[in-house]
Amino acid sequence: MLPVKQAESIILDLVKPLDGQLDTEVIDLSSATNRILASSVTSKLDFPHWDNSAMDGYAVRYRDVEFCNREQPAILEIVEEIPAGYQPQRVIQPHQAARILTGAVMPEGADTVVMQECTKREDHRVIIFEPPKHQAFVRHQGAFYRGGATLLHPGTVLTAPEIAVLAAAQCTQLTVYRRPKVAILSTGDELVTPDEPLKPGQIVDSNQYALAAWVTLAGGIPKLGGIVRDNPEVLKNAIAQAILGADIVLSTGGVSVGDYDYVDEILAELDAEIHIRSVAIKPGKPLTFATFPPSLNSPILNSPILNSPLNKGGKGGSNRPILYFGIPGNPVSALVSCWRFVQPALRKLSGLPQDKWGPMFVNAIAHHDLQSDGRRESYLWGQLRLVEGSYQFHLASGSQNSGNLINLAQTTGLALVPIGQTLIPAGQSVQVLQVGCC
Ligand SMILES: Nc1nc2c(c(=O)[nH]1)N[C@H]1C(S)=C(S)[C@@H](COP(=O)(O)OP(=O)(O)OC[C@H]3O[C@@H](n4cnc5c(N)ncnc54)[C@H](O)[C@@H]3O)O[C@H]1N2
Ligand code: MOO
Ligand SMILES: [Mg+2]
Repeated sequence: MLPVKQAESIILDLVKPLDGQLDTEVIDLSSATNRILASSVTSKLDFPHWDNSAMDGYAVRYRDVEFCNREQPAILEIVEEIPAGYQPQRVIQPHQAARILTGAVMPEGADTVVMQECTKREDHRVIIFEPPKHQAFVRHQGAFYRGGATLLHPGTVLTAPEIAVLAAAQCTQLTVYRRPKVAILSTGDELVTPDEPLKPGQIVDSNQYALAAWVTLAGGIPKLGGIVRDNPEVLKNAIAQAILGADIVLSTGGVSVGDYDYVDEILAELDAEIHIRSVAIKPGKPLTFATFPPSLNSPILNSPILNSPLNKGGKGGSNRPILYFGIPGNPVSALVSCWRFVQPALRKLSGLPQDKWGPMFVNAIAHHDLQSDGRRESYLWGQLRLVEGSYQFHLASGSQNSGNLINLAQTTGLALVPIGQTLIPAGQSVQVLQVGCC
């Protein structure tokens, strides 16, 4: 069994990120939420676009007001009113002022704004009783951003603030990484779909739906391969088909030591290179990780058993190894394997910078005693809660059994009990893997 950290490094080292030229698409800003920028974005615009007022008040020449006071106020003639969106027509001459509203363009000749609270208006005159700071409340053109500079860098995830910046900068067409394609297979003779009646001995294939949801939330495109029966030939074809056009293949079940656990041998028959067969993790021990050569030169993808577009002179595949995760069937093991191993791989593949790959651990205080048998690095599931500014980890109620899907609901953290440790007492600090929000 490989140590968890070593398994993680083996996997990440074999992930070749999407190509910033080939694996991109140009999309409209309106559909860019949660996408990842593949190239830098610049704008021709300066921010602010022009000198403008930060306050409702009067635009003045500093030298007309710099020595005013209660006894000798400055009295200026108001020559123009400038609301936001209006282009000033007058140049401010000595002893003149313009009424100006927040966001409005500063008139030529003026260099300072006096807030209206510090003035008294009398018809077309304004009386100023205390000197403002020089250039007070003026937002100068280009002070926030100079046109032509890099606005956003590749690898940036486009969430609300980034979308705001792009809209303001009139960047409406964006080059983003395409979303990774993740094929999902559930293996097992015992499986039925959620809408089929259960016969004795059967269970519902929950993994397919769980992994599809997880892939979607993680920014990938799930490609559902359905249920594959525990039959070597059937499984071989299903895996060969799943690889077509996929960046990652996730199969669940059939990777342990049972008589019908065929995944590893089928992968070997398909010339996959198997890098990991089991990991010292609980749950999730029998994880298999393999790679197929880039589809351009993969024997399986160019073999006659597949009506692969590749061997009909179809559009060339990628020049990147296809990642295969043979995930344990136990439903908790399946998701823990995704959260702990597949997620960093998918995030690296997606074009994110290294500090975003994860896994993301936080320090928390154990709210309950956390127990394990100490033989494998154990991940106990439960809720990560922010209490008065620090994290607490609350163990899910019910049994920490990798077949117990029921108390996995609402999991937001996996508490790590290291190998060799059998107890982290309540009140002690514990490393918690953040999950639930991809
Ligand atoms: N003698 C041993 N037996 C087992 C070992 C071992 O080391 N020695 N490993 C155990 C561990 S740990 C795990 S994890 C499981 C994983 O086994 P498989 O990956 O081969 O999974 P299956 O046998 O196919 O199924 C296990 C379990 O999960 C249920 N399952 C399977 N697929 C789904 C699905 N799509 N949705 C919901 N539930 C699913 C299946 O019914 C089984 O109950 O092996 C242990 N055994
Ligand atoms: O690896 Mo396990 O412990 O049943 O998931
Ligand atoms: Mg099995």
